[in-house]
Order: sequence, then structure tokens, then C-alpha cells
Amino acid sequence: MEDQRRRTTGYDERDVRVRPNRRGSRPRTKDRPDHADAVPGRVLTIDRGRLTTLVHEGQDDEREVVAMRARELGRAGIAVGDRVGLVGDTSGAVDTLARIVRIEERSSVLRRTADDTDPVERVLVGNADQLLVVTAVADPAPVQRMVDRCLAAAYDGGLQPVLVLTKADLGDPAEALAAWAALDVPVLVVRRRVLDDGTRVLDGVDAVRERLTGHESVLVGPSGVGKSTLVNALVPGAGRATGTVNENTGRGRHTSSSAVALSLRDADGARIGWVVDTPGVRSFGLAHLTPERLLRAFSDLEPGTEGCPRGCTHDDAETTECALDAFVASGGAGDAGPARLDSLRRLLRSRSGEADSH
Ligand SMILES: Nc1nc2c(ncn2[C@@H]2O[C@H](COP(=O)(O)OP(=O)(O)OP(=O)(O)O)[C@@H](O)[C@H]2O)c(=O)[nH]1
Ligand SMILES: [Zn+2]
Repeated sequence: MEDQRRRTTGYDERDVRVRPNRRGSRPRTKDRPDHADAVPGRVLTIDRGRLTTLVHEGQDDEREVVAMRARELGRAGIAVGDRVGLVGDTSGAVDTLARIVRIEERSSVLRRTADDTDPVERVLVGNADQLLVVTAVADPAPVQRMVDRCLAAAYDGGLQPVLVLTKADLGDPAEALAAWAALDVPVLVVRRRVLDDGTRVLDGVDAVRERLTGHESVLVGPSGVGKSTLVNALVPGAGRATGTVNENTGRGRHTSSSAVALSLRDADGARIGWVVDTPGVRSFGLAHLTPERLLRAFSDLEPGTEGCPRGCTHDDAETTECALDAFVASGGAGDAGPARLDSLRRLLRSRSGEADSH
């Protein structure tokens, strides 16, 4: 556990730049024969060019190995969650440094751009299959657009989105959740309860743990929603700092400034999943998002786009000849069709400055 607390500072986005390309920005897998003996590892965290990886995962000699990228990787980005191949000193001994010579093809890519006009994609996390979008009932109140953007990024990257509503002791969860009802996203509710003796407990954590079991999940959410509190409850010893945002700079503490992969363990200490905690996301640029990729997550609506004009953005009934309106009106997507189309359009529009609800 001590190890998970180390090297969590200075998330260096230069490490994860990926040139946009038509084939979906997947880094090529370079399988050089001279590195046939490369040791497979998982990237746990990245700190200014130093990557902490886990090798021999699940075996008796499982260990953390600090590595740097080999020059031969070129510009290929490495992200937390990536599976990599390591050569050199992989003993994990103090002051040793291995080299990452290979990045395996990712099964999923959670992407973002710095802002909505930035064409350079950054891979935030590789290989995760769930995205938990954490938002509070109150203090701070949910920002619909922010949640929409996270959901859009999940659908775009092929991750199952899950909404986690925290601080349910402060208000009615149903009210806060109404905006996303049509999306059919699983919802988990967490609330603090204070026992008679003053002890604070977090109700709902068991259901979250169950959801995470057997998965590689990413947690995103704005600062102050209780994400660190939740992570600490899930991963005892994670040491994610809580409730101490610097009032002067508005910046979080060092411990929250880097994405880090943490092991989820059962009562016996066996690993049952992975949780990637991300720094409080202030901007989740979606310049890379295409309507096509998002529509794949709306299989009920997708057939309705056949009649759309070429290059239809599907996001506006007023100014385009989008065929989705007629499709939905004729019952093509069932009773839920109209609400689903509204939700899809809201996600599509969350890319730009429109549709701000707060
Ligand atoms: N009422 C209530 N307060 C909570 C709950 N969970 C966390 N808090 C409080 O909310 C504040 C923010 O919690 P954090 O866990 O630090 O929030 P965070 O989302 O990790 O924020 P950063 O660390 O800034 O990213 C702290 O004062 C917590 O004690 C909850 O379920 N109910
Ligand atoms: Zn259309």
C-alpha cells in the first residue's frame, strides 16, 4: 500500500500526446524481434517522464519498476493503464531504471484534449472498461454540462459510463439524476452518515466496490465532490488527500495532481480490480469527438441516421436535414426515442460552448 502513495506528483501531459490520425490514434505496436524478451508491465502512474509500472502482476515476485520511455518509441504516447514491454533493469531495486520499448494495443482509450479547439489528443487512461463519473447532490451542485462531457468521453472511448452521486445526505438524489434518466446509465449513490459516537461512515461504498470488481475503472469528477473520500474508502491506504484545496491558488494538493492506478482488494487482500483515480478534471476537451463514435453508443438511434445528409452533425433539428427527427417521430426508436434523441443531442452539443445549464 505504501507503494501506491509514491510518485504521484506532476502528471506530465507531454508524455501522453498523440497525433490525431484517421485510424483512431492507436499507437502502433512495435514488436521488434530484439525485444522479444521484454517484460510485460502495467503503467500505474507517470511523473515527469518517470513511469511507475507493475511487472509480474499477480505472481509471487510482483513488483513496481520505475522506467523511462525508450527513444525508439518516438512520439507514441504512454498513459496510465497502458500495457507496456520493459527491458533493462526490471529488478525494481532502488535507483534502477528500466526502459519501455513497447506499448501494447489498447482495448479502450479515454481521450481528452486540452480544450475544445485543440487538435492534439491526449490519452488520459488506456485499457479501462468503466468510467465512473462522480458528481455531488450538492456542495458543489451538479454541473450538467460537465457530466455530459464525461459521459460523451466514455461513450466515445468505448467505456461503460456509471454515474456516482455523492453527498446524498445533502439532498434528493432523484432530482439531481433526472437529467440523465434517458441515458440508462447505471447509478450508484453514496452518502455520509455520522454515527452516535461521531464516527463518519460512507454508505453505498459496498455497492461501488461490487461494481468495480472484475473491472478496470476510471474515476473522474470535479474537485470537491468527495471523490478522494470515496477512493480512500475503496482503497484503504491510498492516502488520497481530502478537503484541503488551497483557497489561494484554487489548485489541489500534490497528491491529486496525477492519475494513478490503485489496486482494489477483497478482505483477504487479493486484487479484485483496478481503480484509476484522476486529478480533479477542470477541462475535458472534446475536440476529438466525432458524432459517429458517439452514435455507436446509441444503437437504437443509429439506424435513423441513414437518411441524413453527408456530414450531418445530428445535433440540431433546426438547421440541418437530420433524419433522426423523422425516425424518432415515426417510432423507430420506440417510446423512449424522443428522450434518447434529446440526450444524444445534449451530449453532442456539450462539445461546444452551447447547452450550458449552470
Ligand atoms: N456531507 C457530505 N460531505 C462529504 C461526503 N463525502 C465527502 N464529503 C466532504 O466533501 C469535501 C470534499 O471531499 P474530497 O473527498 O476532498 O473531494 P474530492 O472530490 O476528492 O476533491 P479534490 O480532492 O479537491 O479532488 C470534504 O470536506 C469531505 O469531508 C458525503 O458523502 N457527504
Ligand atoms: Zn443527422
